[in-house]
Amino acid sequence: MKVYIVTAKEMYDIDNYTMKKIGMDGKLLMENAGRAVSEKVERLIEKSDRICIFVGPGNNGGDGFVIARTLMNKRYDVTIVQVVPDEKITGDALYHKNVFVNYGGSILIAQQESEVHDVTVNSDVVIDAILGLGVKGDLREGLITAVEVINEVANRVISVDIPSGLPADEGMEEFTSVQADFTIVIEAPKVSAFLQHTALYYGVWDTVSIGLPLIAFQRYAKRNVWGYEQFKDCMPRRDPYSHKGDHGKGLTIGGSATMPGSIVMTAKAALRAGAGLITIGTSEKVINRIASQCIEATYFPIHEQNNHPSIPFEEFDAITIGMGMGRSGNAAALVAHVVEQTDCPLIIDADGLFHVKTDLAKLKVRKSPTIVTPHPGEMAMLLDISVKELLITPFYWSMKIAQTYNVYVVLKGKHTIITTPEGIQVVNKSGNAGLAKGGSGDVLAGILLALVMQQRSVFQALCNACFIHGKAADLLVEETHSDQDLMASDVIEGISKVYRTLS
Ligand SMILES: NC(=O)C1=CN([C@@H]2O[C@H](COP(=O)(O)OP(=O)(O)OC[C@H]3O[C@@H](n4cnc5c(N)ncnc54)[C@H](O)[C@@H]3O)[C@@H](O)[C@H]2O)[C@H](O)CC1
Ligand SMILES: [K+]
Repeated sequence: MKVYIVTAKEMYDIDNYTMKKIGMDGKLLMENAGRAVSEKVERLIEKSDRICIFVGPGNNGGDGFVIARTLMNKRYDVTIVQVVPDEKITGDALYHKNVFVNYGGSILIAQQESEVHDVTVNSDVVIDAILGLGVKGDLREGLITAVEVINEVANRVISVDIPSGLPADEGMEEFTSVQADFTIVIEAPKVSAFLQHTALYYGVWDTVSIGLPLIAFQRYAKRNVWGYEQFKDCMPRRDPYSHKGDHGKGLTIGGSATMPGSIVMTAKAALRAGAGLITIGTSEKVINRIASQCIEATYFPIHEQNNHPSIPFEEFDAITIGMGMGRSGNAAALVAHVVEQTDCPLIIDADGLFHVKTDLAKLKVRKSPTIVTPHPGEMAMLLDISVKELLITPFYWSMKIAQTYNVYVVLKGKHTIITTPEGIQVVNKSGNAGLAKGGSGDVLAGILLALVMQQRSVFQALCNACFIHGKAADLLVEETHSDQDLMASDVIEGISKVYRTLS
């Protein structure tokens, strides 16, 4: 199933559509939410656990009342702690509060620190339904006390939808949030589940369905997760009658006297990922040294002073440029030459990005797809912003580069974000910390090259390439390696493990 990623606004739009156009009542959605969350909670707790459910002023609190009633009805030991005065609970939440009370449930209205502290330390599990999508600005008194006490003394915390206080969207640097052990996300993960500075607040997360219609997600949600299902569905299978020419003839330009290895890894990864033929265009000084490391490739020597080499670009189906090529003036001129003279998909990585920075507008006029594959440091360099600024708002900045320069952007990281020039965004699901090592990006560039040559849709090729790269690392870490010892060259071998899952 497609997992959508939503902003707060998109989720409210989906909600409104469901209520107004489809005709499902808000109280019913809240009932569904509370029931679905309770079911998940039951799998995480023991029957003997003392449960305390913190509820706040909005509909997230309303979910809390439904959860309390559902669990109480199953003979769990449940206490509701309401952290706002009675008059703050209104609408659907008030309806479910009254139902809970009519069921015989009791409510502790606790706003003093000592009361909140006592009830929290005397519970085995805290269910956090203080705030959800609707959080705005700094937490007001009462709520902030509850959040701080929960973070200090709670044994286990399960948040409903979002850890309370955490913004759903990107762009917020300062906030006070519950630190959850587990978050039960309603319907679709929010953008903040994929940002470096906010993702950890969720702990482990899982989604529950509350009956919102797929058609509403298709209409309003703009992003989704790319996982095994998507990879399996659209990864092209090899035709038994195919020949090497059918799988693309790729050129990879890079490497230099001091960095000869990266281009080899790119070439090997491309061949392992299925490319038909790979030519390495590199410094004539290093060819003899590296040729024995990738005997399947052919080589095109580039004299280091010659930035207009007579490479027959028209013979290639796709090109990568940049890995290990260094930052000399000649390398810069070579990158500019390739950007201008080639008319096939071009993947620009590493030092290639450094060089295109001087004239990004050139990318805009290319007729064939251009793909930039920066890590956060390179992306910040392209944008003239700090890495911190980038990481707080990576979806926005990816979109900005993609649309301004008419390029595909692969922003690499724990949650790699792939953006098309038309503004479609996907987050790759695979990968682990073992990939945080030198050479990892070179391997990805090779897989990207191979897949761009084999899939009609550049977007799907990029998504599948990122998935394969991460999944290879995941399978290696599960089976034979750890995220400590994994090396980029291992990942090349791991590609086979990923492909074998398809057979
Ligand atoms: N389709 C769905 O996803 C459904 C979601 N449900 C749940 O409802 C919440 C969103 O509800 P909403 O009422 O819009 O927001 P909150 O619960 O977060 O509460 C807003 C509430 O809080 C006050 N507030 C906002 N910021 C602050 C602050 N800084 N300090 C203090 N108080 C603050 C604000 O004034 C409002 O009164 C969603 O997350 C789901 O859990 C539905 O139950 C079912 C459908
Ligand atoms: K919450």
